[in-house]
Amino acid sequence: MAQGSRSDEQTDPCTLLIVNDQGDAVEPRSACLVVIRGERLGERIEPDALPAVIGRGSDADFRIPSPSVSRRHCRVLQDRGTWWVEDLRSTNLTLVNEHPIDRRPLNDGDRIRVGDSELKFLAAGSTEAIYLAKLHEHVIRDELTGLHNRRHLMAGLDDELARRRQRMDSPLSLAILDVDHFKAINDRAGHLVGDEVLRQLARLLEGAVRETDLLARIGGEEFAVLMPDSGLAPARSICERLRSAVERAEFAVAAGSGIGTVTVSIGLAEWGAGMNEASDLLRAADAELYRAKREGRNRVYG
Ligand SMILES: Nc1nc2c(ncn2[C@@H]2O[C@H](COP(=O)(O)OP(=O)(O)OP(=O)(O)O)[C@@H](O)[C@H]2O)c(=O)[nH]1
Repeated sequence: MAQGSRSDEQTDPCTLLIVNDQGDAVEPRSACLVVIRGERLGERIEPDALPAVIGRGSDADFRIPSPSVSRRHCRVLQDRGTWWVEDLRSTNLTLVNEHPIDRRPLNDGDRIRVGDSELKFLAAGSTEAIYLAKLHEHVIRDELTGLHNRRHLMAGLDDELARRRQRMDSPLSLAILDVDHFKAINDRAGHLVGDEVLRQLARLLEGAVRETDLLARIGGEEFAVLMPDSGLAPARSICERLRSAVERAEFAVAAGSGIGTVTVSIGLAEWGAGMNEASDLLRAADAELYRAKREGRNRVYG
């Protein structure tokens, strides 16, 4: 091919590719809506989620849990390549660039106001979309391990619970893992070695959970795994596999650190009767973790 000519397969050499700490591309490949104000700041609605009803109700596809937002506030859809927004008779109206609308096509930079939240429409490859994607990665990641953080876990849990309120038949389990006697590791080997243990533990857990599970570091030496579509029995075998993998792992830390065998205690709970909100599930898993600690550590309870 002559120099300077292009084929359809060639990518634009000027395309800016942004990657996160794990090397995954976070560049949005197509147009999207990004929350720029209010609840769920930084989150986005992508074309594969369309059509999407935005609202406060549990049957909304993109939930904004604010009293200023109607249960089914507006809908975003795509029609022959164009994005549209239409109001669904919301109490506080849907505004685009501060003007109330019934139905309207979206152009790059348009701002949709839904109650006290605001979403911005960004065309494919816009510099702002790339910048916001990178920023959002920072907001949902734990700096030390690169895993998702507590904030992202809670958002994921809220989404899962919203889905379950519509179809109650699908199980959901949550495990909380806590490193045993981690203070002793820090005291004996130093804080930097402690940090390295947490990083290596994160990689180990990452390799051991399923792709559909949501793994997060939710505290100092505390991790969580959200397991959609898993009841207690399958979740328990996954946790047992994690516990045993940690116990058998050799952590590569400075010679002479003397950290010995690292173990984790795991508390597990399934979403069920008597639970109304995310904190109920967390509390149940935490109670099982406490029991696992009290009864000897390096075990799975729940
Ligand atoms: N190196 C390191 N240490 C941390 C980090 N976050 C919390 N810690 C330490 O983790 C330790 C947790 O100690 P404890 O809560 O007493 O629990 P533990 O020693 O693990 O004992 P059990 O949980 O009862 O088995 C504390 O010493 C914290 O300072 C971190 O990011 N890096």
